[in-house]
Amino acid sequence: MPGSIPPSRPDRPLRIGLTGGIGAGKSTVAALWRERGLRVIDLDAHSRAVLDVPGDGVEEAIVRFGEGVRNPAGTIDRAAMARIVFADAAARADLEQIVLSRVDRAVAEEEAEAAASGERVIIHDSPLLLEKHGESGYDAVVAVLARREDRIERVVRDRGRDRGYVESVMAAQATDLERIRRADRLVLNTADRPALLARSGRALDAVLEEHDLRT
Ligand SMILES: CC(C)(COP(=O)(O)OP(=O)(O)OC[C@H]1O[C@@H](n2cnc3c(N)ncnc32)[C@H](O)[C@@H]1O)[C@@H](O)C(=O)NCCC(=O)NCCS
Ligand SMILES: Nc1ncnc2c1ncn2[C@@H]1O[C@H](COP(=O)(O)OP(=O)(O)OP(=O)(O)O)[C@@H](O)[C@H]1O
Repeated sequence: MPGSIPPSRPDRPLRIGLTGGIGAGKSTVAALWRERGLRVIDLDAHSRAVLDVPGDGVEEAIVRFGEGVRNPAGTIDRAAMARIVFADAAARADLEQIVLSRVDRAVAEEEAEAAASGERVIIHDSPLLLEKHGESGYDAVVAVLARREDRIERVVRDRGRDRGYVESVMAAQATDLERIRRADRLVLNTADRPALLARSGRALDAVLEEHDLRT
């Protein structure tokens, strides 16, 4: 089933979910935690690999969405696809059906490899953790929150996308109230990068301490 993450068990490494809406700072926190030596699995990277590399995922998407979403390299034109799926929930569900089952398989493989190599803590950097996977598969969920206007401004500035694109993605994601309600810890990315480093470090320490682990 797309979007299913196996339950966390005592014989597995501690599984921490890191989530947040578009432009909130989740990937920045993931990079900081990786620098601390933790294994981070990037679900967005696995998702991109499905549509950016020629293969059966690309072909299935073309069958559903038509040749208009194929780019000259033979893979998927992400901007064209974004215009379709962030304006139409049924189309988005169809794309998720194609992409997320493959993402889940790749994540399970990466996690099994990490566990076999002795990792005691594994982070899932997962934008749709609350929307698709649910918090039950995690020992702890950490959500990164930032001001809506900062998020829009940063994505427009750093990724060359327009405000309409960012707002259409936001409308497809959980609200911050929902994140606050469901996450175990919050990281407020409401100041500069050094503050984000300190706050995300404290959140991680707290989760590890709660589970009797140190890095
Ligand atoms: C529609 C696509 C091609 C647009 O690509 P684009 O380069 O514009 O966006 P990118 O993938 O970098 O994501 C941008 C933002 O949108 C968010 N996002 C992506 N897919 C979704 C979705 N189905 N619902 C809500 N938000 C989404 C991401 O988390 C991120 O915050 C791409 O997002 C995609 O393939 N989405 C479907 C797969 C998916 O759900 N991936 C995310 C979870 S693993
Ligand atoms: N505190 C901050 N001050 C200034 N810029 C920041 C700060 N935090 C993050 N950024 C920048 O904002 C942009 C969005 O951050 P990031 O890529 O970490 O978000 P994200 O939550 O992973 O978003 P997405 O889900 O869309 O991938 C990046 O260009 C990042 O460098």
